[in-house]
Amino acid sequence: MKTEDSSLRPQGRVLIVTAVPAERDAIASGLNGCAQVDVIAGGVGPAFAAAAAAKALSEADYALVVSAGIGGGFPERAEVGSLVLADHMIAADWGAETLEGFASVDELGFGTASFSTHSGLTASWQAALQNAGASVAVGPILTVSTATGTARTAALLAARLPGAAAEAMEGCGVAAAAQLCGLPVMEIRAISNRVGPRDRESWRIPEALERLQTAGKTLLEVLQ
Ligand SMILES: O=C(O)c1cccc(C(=O)CC[C@H]2O[C@@H](n3cnc4c(=O)[nH]cnc43)[C@H](O)[C@@H]2O)c1
Repeated sequence: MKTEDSSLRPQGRVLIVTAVPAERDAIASGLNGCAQVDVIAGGVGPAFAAAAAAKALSEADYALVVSAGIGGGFPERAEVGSLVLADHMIAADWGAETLEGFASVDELGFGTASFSTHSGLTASWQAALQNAGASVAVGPILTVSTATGTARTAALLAARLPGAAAEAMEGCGVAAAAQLCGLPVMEIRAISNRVGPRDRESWRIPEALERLQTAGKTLLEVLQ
């Protein structure tokens, strides 16, 4: 596997994988037609995200892979309307329940449920977002196959994975595809809702999509 480089190769292409077309279009509008970046909507959940990323990576040469979209923010860590960049992407439900509690695939010896992100580019992107006036945190982003819908599950996740900033449903699928291709990975989430009791009516999707547009605009600055 390639080791992390603190900067992108000048000609390196970037693949961004979102779940749905609305997220793809928001990021793409910020990127303003930048030929260095391809944005695809791969579907909802880690399986479709991994399959879509693997297909795209088999069709062209890329230097970096990014999982992007809206997400839930953990209270006190990421407020609705803010952005979160991942320092780690953690598959919160890849493992087994045991009588003593949850055991991750790492603990079971079946691989890994935690992926490190490109630290240099994450720091540069955070700085560019802050310069653009966005509120942005850096921390672990969880990938779940079932979106959290109760305060109990939110509390269990926060206790098991201290510092978790956000959750979404695709990141680790994209990270697995990137890892198999030896490529660095990143994740960014625009927070549309709190992780906790499900209240779909309260999700601030248009605001989150606006933040994703800012994410696209500032990525352009980072790449140039
Ligand atoms: O209805 C719309 O207009 C619309 C526009 C953009 C995105 C959506 C989605 O529903 C995307 C589903 C996507 O959202 C992520 N997500 C958001 N909040 C959470 C959460 O609290 N827990 C887990 N995932 C969340 C997730 O990655 C889904 O793929 C609708």
